[in-house]
Parts: sequence; C-alpha cells; structure tokens
Amino acid sequence: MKIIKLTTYRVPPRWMLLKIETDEGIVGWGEPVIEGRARTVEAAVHEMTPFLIGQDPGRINDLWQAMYRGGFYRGGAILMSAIAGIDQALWDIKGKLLGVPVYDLLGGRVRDKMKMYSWVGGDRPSDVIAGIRKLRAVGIDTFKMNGTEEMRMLDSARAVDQAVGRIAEIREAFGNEIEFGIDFHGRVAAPMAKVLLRALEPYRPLFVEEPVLAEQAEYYPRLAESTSIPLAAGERMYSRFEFKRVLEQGGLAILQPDLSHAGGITECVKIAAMAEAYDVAVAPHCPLGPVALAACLHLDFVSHNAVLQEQSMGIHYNQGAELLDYVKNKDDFRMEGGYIAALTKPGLGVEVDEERVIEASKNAPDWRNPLWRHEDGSVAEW
Ligand SMILES: O=C(O)[C@H](O)[C@@H](O)[C@@H](O)[C@H](O)CO
Ligand SMILES: [Mg+2]
Repeated sequence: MKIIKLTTYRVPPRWMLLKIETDEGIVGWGEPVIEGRARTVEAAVHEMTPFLIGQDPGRINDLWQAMYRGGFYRGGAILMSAIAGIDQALWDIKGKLLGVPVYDLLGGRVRDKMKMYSWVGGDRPSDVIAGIRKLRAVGIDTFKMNGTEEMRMLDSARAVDQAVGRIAEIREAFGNEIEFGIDFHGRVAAPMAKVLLRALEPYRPLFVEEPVLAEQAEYYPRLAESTSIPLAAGERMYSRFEFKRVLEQGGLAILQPDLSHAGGITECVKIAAMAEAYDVAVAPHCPLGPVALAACLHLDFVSHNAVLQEQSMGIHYNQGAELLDYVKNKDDFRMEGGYIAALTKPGLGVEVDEERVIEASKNAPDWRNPLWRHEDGSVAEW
C-alpha cells in the first residue's frame, strides 16, 4: 500500500482535518492543528507531503522517526502538531486495513469506559454555577473552568478573593457531589501561584492546571511542595523529551499531552507509559474536534494511568461548529453518566462527513486567541 495524497481542510470553529489517501482506496483522517496557527501547521503538513507520497502508511514508527529526526530543527508546537495529525491518520489507515480499532492494535482495552469532563464558564469564568447545573442534568459530574480573569504578576488580595470566591460558591452550591479542575491557563505568574493555590486549598479542587506557564516548569516541584492540590500540565509540551524533564523533576500529578500537538498517538502512548513509571496520571488535553478526541480515546483505553478525558462539547471556543458536526457516526460517541464509551469501529472509529467538511472549509475563520492587556496597558496572559 502507498500514500498517494494528503488534503487539509481548515474548518470552523478553529480546527483542521487531514485526509490521507492510499492507492488501495483506504483513507485515514487526522486533526493536525494548533489553535490560532492552523495555516502554519497546514504549511508544515504540506512541507512533509513530498516525503510521504509513495511511502507505505503501515510503517508508522519509521515514518514518525523520519518526520521527527529527518528535520535538523525539530519539536515545538507547529512541527509536532503536523506530525500528530499525520500520525493519527496513519493509525486510522492501519486499523481500517486490519479491520480493528486502534486500541486493539495497541494491546486491547484496559477499561470499559472513560471518565470525561466538560468545560463551564468562558474565557473569563462566568455563570459557572448555571453551567454546572445544566450539565449535571445530563449526568456530567466533573467539570473544568478558568480560575481567573487577567491576573497581574503581583495582584491584589481583592483579585485573589474574587477568584477564590467563585470556587467557594461552587462548593457551597454542590458540596462534594461534583468534582472540578481549575485551569490557571498560564495566566498566573510564579509570585501569585503559591498565593492562589494556598487560598484554594479548603475547596479541594480535583487539580489545578497550568499553575504557571510551561516555560516556568521549574516551579512545578516548588509549588507542589506548597499545596496538596494535584498539579496538572502538558498541553504546551510537545514530545517525550519535554515531558521527561517534568517527570524527572517531579511536581506534576497529572500530565495533559494533547494528541494533536504532541506527536500523535505514537508519541503520546509513550508519554503515558513514561508517566505511569513515575505514578503520574494522564488526562489528555482536547478542546478540539472529533478526530483529536478519537485519538485521545484510543490512548485512554490502553493506558492504565489515564484518569480523565477533556472533550469540547459545549466549550466556549466552539462557535460556528460543535464537536460532532462533521461526523456521520454521532451515535458512536456514547457519553453517559459522565463517561464516554470506546469507539469500536476499525481505525480511529470516526466516520468523517467529508461533504460537510468541504462545505465548511469554504469559509473557515482564521481563529486567533484574544490579546489581553492589563489596566496599565501591558500585555496580559490570556
Ligand atoms: O484546557 C484547555 O482546554 C486549554 O487550556 C484551552 O483553553 C486552550 O488550549 C485553548 O484551546 C487555546 O486556544
Ligand atoms: Mg488548559
């Protein structure tokens, strides 16, 4: 079998889908994208295309190594997202060829269903209580929200009280009937991270995510010493070689690799295995589309230390398209009682509605994250 064509489709809300065609008619789908840099990742995918045309799609490991090591300059958000989407599509092809779901190619399922969570509140945490109430009505009991609005490097007791007050209200309203993670989203600088973590202790969040920016990873062990709250990060780390450092230094209780940013299934399964050796959990990051979620689920179903799966149903980013809008087999994404079932069809298990994708790609937005500024006019982390 040989790869004969790669086609990329940028589509609303901010995703990109990749179709890889073979000379035997089997087609694989991937989701190579970095939110806000879709065109850059698209260029990276097309730069890799001349190498991929004519290759055997079944040699996933070799193609991965060649795409990664074949470039003198390697790693990083763009290149690893391009490799990620190509890798996902190659696993999709192999599973379809052999007639089995990807998790069966990786040794079979370790669980029957996967715990998932939903976002509540928007860019600035708002109406969180109402959002939780609405989702609890459909059986969701685990949530995530942004922890703060703009947070200055050294901020006020008032700003801390506002952030903590929102969390106190949640515990007040729901007690321990629900669980929630708090995403600091990299908005909190090191001087404020310890202050906020300490103030949040009494409300026992399930985890705090990106307590500081990924480029401040050396703070993870120090912050972990100051709190009992499990710390999580990973959406802005892109390979085993980045994750090994945070595992070595300690501090993170949960790794959150993104299957569309960190080299795909091939790389993230290795990251999950590394984490298990350190008794660190994995909770794949996935604010993206259905192919990215499917790739996450195949990792979840073969990883003992997979604990939670993010999915983007109802997320504040999904303006213009919802999680399953481009999928024919919507019923295969069975979410019930806060769990999501395995996708059992061959390959990734996603039947992409290509007609719908082509139509939507005709007016794909160039989504960008907002540029925030503090009151004094300086740039604020979004
Ligand atoms: O946890 C999450 O989902 C992420 O922090 C998410 O908010 C960002 O990755 C966003 O997609 C970037 O554009
Ligand atoms: Mg996050």
